[in-house]
Amino acid sequence: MGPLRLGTRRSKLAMSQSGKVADAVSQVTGRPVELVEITTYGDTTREHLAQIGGTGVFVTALRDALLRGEVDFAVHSLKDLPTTQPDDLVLAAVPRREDPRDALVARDGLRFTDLPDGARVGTGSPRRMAQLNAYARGHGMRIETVAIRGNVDTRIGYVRKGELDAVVLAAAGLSRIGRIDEVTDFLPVDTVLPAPGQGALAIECRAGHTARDTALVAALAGLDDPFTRVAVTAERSLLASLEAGCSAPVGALADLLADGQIVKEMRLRGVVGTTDGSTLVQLSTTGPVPETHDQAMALGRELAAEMLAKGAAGLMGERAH
Ligand SMILES: NCc1[nH]cc(CCC(=O)O)c1CC(=O)O
Repeated sequence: MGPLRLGTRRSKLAMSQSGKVADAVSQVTGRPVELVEITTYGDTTREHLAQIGGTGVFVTALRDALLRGEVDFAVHSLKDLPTTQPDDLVLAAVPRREDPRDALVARDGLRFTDLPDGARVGTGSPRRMAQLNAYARGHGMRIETVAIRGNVDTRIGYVRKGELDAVVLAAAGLSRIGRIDEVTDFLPVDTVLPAPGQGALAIECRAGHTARDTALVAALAGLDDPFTRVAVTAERSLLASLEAGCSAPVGALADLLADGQIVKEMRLRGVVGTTDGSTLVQLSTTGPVPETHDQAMALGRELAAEMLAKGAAGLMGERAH
């Protein structure tokens, strides 16, 4: 048997997370892993992600390579993964999630609440814009959110060149490419709820039509973190039930409420809002930790129904398809 082939995007972030997963997969399978670089539409288009709909732009080419048998598995940032799962593919593992928070990289070491009047804050994400603007409105701050995109180097470059006062990025992404030291403020999730699945990875492979595929799915299960899996399942169920894509202004986070060492319950929080921050629908539900996929899905659906009853649908504007 030759090496396992891991399909990956070429970006620094993708190469770094694929490299780490490759090492872990080598360990659990005892086989060498070879990286196969694949270019996706999201890597080549210059359009804003909110305009192209977001859903799947980084993922489709990797999935096609899997289905054609050119690679054996792929690693995705879970938050980039559409909520619909193709029949012939399976999420074989969701490893333990890293820090799910968004982080600020600002000039002069500034924290978010210390940004000066009129500060220009770059982000391409309607979810971040909605929540940053809502916080500013509620706290007598005046900021201007500026739509940007590009890879992490490009985004931080806007601050280093003095074009923006700050940019907001996922802490996990900065950590994976070795730039976590440049963060000047970790945004509390009470201020900015992260994207569903943020900070988590997904390892996807063919759904086991051959003995080799089945063996790989079974081996990769060793890298799955059951709590992360349940949490992101609830978060993504909320997103799907709101009929929103990854470019919609939807935040969601599931976490455990513990009493000392004893895990008591799981809390799921969700938010949706207008990008100007004038309206936010933010709700939370707490219940027993889901024990099955279906229970986690139900939790997300229930919270989505409550958010829709409070007018969430009207806040999402253009729906991603
Ligand atoms: N949309 C791009 C993207 N997809 C995953 C991450 C970061 C890593 C993660 O959230 O797991 C990023 C960059 C960012 O949002 O700053």
